[in-house]
Amino acid sequence: MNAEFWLEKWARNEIGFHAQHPHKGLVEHFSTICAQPGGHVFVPLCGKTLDIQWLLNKGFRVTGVELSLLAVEQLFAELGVHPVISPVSAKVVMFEGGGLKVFVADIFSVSAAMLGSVDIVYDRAALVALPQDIRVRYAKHLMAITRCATQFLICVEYDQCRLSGPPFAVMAQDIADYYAPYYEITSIEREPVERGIKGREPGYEHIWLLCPLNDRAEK
Ligand SMILES: C[S@@+](CC[C@H](N)C(=O)[O-])C[C@H]1O[C@@H](n2cnc3c(N)ncnc32)[C@H](O)[C@@H]1O
Repeated sequence: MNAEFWLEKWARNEIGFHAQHPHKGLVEHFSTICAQPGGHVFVPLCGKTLDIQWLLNKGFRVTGVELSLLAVEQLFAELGVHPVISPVSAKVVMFEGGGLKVFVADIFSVSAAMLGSVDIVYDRAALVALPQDIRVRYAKHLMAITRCATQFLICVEYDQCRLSGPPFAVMAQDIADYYAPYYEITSIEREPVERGIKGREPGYEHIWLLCPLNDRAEK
């Protein structure tokens, strides 16, 4: 999945991953687990998810990263916020307004210094959007730029042999491979996906909480 793949998806409005309501797991569990009003939530690969609006309404500060300029323009328009737009580096432009910052960039061009201190990562449809080889790199980069912040992670599980991603199946063992040396990993909820993955293949949505094992440090 290269950048072109995603930019074309947005250009053609083929955004089946975009939900019309905030994620049920976010609404049910996030405030209990992450009860830190005013805390800073990082949403990698954010698209224009309504989860951001929900987080802002709950009083969190939110920073997202998204490749597609179109997605970010739509996100701010749908929030009714006129962003201030400023270049951050040769490869990163920042949209800012209404308690929300979004870097229009490849996540691998975003640094810890750009993000500042992060309290919690909300990863829905980000890790699972990436193929296996990039996932390993993404997991390491995410830990580095958030200094191993706690993660609220939503993955999908299904038989990868029967369907190609995205979304890719990310199983419990994969999460252990990426994160177990650095986090205590707790399963919060695992539920069958209504109508199946891509409307065809039976699968589960699995919500995980990742709490850093040691003092947070760059990986
Ligand atoms: C499956 S969508 C999920 C969007 C959002 N998290 C949601 O729940 O609706 C993945 C998003 O990640 C963006 N994306 C893919 N690769 C990226 C990268 N390397 N850096 C930043 N954004 C990326 C895509 O443009 C797309 O909007």
